[in-house]
Amino acid sequence: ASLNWSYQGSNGPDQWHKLYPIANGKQQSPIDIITKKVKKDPSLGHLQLTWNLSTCKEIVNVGHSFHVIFEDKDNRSVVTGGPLTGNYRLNQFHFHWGQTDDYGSEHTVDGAKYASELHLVYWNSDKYSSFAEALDKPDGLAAIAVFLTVGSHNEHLQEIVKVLDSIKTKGKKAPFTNFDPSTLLPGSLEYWTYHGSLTHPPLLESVTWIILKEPITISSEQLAQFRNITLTNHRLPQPLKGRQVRT
Ligand SMILES: CN(C)c1nnc([C@H](N)S(N)(=O)=O)s1
Ligand SMILES: [Zn+2]
Repeated sequence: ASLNWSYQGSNGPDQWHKLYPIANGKQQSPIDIITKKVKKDPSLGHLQLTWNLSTCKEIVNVGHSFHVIFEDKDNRSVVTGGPLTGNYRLNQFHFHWGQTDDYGSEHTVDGAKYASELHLVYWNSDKYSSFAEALDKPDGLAAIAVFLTVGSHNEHLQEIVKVLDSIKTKGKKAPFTNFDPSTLLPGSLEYWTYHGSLTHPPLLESVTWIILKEPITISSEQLAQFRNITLTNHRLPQPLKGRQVRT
């Protein structure tokens, strides 16, 4: 079935509320992070990330983006610590970008837009038995966001860019094994965290967002390759509605 929503035209983000009323909810994502309003919370610990390269399986063109899919039948690639209680298992990662290099991230920082944003999507495997079960629970999902700033060629990202030509049409998938997602993380795991939602339909308010402060780089040429999948796929920042961002 064709998607009933898109990022441009008559089914674009401003229309999503018609089919998904939660689009106007109280805990929507992304948001603009106003750094002077962020609250230091000493009870927040460090992020603890574990990776097992055997969990990386394939890369899929989902129409509005591409997803790198992980086998999540056990706790081999997980995140714990930080704002989280218990273990969250890696399900997939993907990116968001815009039509030009001037914008494309979903979260912004003091109004500043990055060129792109990586999302690693995890689910609470201590409490739920599958991603699908966790999808609509307030403590169901966690997402680590990494900003991408335009600069030098990123050799690790090139591993992904070079297979995009083999999944040019929606629904196409290609094997993508032994990739190490930790190569896409910056040197520092310092983060901001808040409670929000999936950033496209079904827009469920089930995500503990963990946004790394330090960006990684992507070259303009690599970003242009993302646009061969789709021109743009980022939602604009949503009202904070009284939420507190912590660090
Ligand atoms: C159901 N899944 C896997 C997702 N639903 N929305 C997703 C968005 N891309 S995000 N940005 O992770 O909320 S990912
Ligand atoms: Zn995303």
